[in-house]
Amino acid sequence: MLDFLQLQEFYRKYAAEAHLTFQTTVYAAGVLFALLALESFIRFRRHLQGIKRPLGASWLWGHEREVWEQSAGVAYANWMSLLQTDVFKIKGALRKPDILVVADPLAVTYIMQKRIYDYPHSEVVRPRIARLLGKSLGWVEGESEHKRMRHLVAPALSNDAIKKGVHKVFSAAETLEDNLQKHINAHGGASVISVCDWVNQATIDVIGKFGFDHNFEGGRSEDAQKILNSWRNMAIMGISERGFLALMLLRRFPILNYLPLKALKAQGDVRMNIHSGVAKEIIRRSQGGSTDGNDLLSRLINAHEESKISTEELMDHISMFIMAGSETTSQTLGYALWELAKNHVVQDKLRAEITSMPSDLSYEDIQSATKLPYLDAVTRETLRFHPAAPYMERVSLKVDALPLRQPLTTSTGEILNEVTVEKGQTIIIPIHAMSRQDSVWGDGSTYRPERWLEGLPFADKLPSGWSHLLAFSDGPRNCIGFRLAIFQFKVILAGLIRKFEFHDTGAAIKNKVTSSMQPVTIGEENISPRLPVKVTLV
Ligand code: HEM
Repeated sequence: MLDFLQLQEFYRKYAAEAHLTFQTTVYAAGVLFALLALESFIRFRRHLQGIKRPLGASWLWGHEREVWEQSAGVAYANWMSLLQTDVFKIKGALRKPDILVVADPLAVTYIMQKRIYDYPHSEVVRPRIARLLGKSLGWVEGESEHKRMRHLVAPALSNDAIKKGVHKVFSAAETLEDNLQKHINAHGGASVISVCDWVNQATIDVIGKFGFDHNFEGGRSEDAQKILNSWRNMAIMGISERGFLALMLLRRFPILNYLPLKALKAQGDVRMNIHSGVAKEIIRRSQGGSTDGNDLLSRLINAHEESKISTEELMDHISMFIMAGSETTSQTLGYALWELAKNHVVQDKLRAEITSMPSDLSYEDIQSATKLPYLDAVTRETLRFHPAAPYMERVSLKVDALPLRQPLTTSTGEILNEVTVEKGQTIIIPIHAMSRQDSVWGDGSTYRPERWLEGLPFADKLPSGWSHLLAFSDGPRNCIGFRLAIFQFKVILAGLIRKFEFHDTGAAIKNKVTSSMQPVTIGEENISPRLPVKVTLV
């Protein structure tokens, strides 16, 4: 009953914008719902037979409400340990067929490295990427089209390209340090800040300068603030009850992607703000200028001038790189500072290592695990403990058999060495839960950078992504910006730790998931996502 009332309330507020009466909509939805439930029953009734499923699914929301209500990754982690398996199924919301959860490292490596083009983003994820970031590299599907786009931009994010742009990263980091220092001085030497809201000024500045020769003025220009605010609004909408309802309805009825719902509009605002402001400005400035370089902007402008990409595509590439390049890195940095504020021993050890080195380090020094081993360990541990994408959702295009590292015991006692997936099967890869698994990492639910200095004797139990993590995904569709991400993470973190001390405020957080992780402070759920940390000068 409560579920129905929630739906009715949701309709009144949002679907009414589509000018349909409630009765007509309920009738149409009822018929559609019955047809879909029947279709799922016929098509999927024999799928995933014998694969274990946790108890306690709600009739309406399946297991998906529990996933959404818990902190990121927690529900999957609990089920993995309860069912004693890395592969299980959960009930989808609104009578959607069961979703397969795959945490077996061999199966994940097989999907990501060998068969990624047979497992595109799901029908709820892909339109969201298009709305939020644009129809660019993270959105495109199909091997040849994806490879074409990837080849277009890959040289601009290579080691050589980053080496050429190191000064842009250092300059963004220094601007952040100066602004923070002024802020602390103006607040009597100590201030509680929302760290993500500070570091995102630096990361948007980096991608502006590095990718597009655009000055976001330390992330404080009007256009930077507009973009960051629209992202924040989208995140607030995404983690709200309405965001959950919209997500479940969209997953079940993808056609709703084309209705003027407020939750969808908030996602489109980020991209539109970039298109109408900074993207136009970048394109205007680059016209007639020299574009013979190998940087991101030159490569995109040249492709546009050679009619290889349309103006709309060019704008979408700009919006994709500005957001994909800045938001994920700022979140990772924010969580690193959050962890360091709670772990003073780790923070002091990191500061000791950084201050023992000259401040004008080269690209190689910073990227090297031998020159700054503890900085490297903190980087890896943060990406393990707080992956910006807590899970991946994909759909199989074909019948397939996923090989398993760990044979699977079905509910009838049968032992399987592979799992058959049917065409249309939705698959969740629970990155966050996998990277904290105590059964693999021993103390996986503890933030402990030292583990990376001890080596990973159990690497064969892990997937094959960067550093045996899936934080940057894996295979042909892994994160194309991972080198830049790691470099700017280290530069910004090292600069901040050299000058500032970060202290715990006692706040507790819950990580909600929208397009990425959103830290909600417990007791302050109505305030926008933030990581409150007290900062003083060293
Ligand atoms: C710590 C920072 C970052 C993290 C954790 C991260 C994580 C990821 C992940 C998990 C994916 C795969 C998404 C999926 O398949 O659904 C991805 C893809 C992507 N990332 Fe990143 N990313 C980061 C930084 C960056 C940066 C700095 C850039 C650009 C400058 C970037 C650009 C992209 C693009 C364009 C894709 C799509 C690649 C493709 O589909 O071929 N990311 N990232």
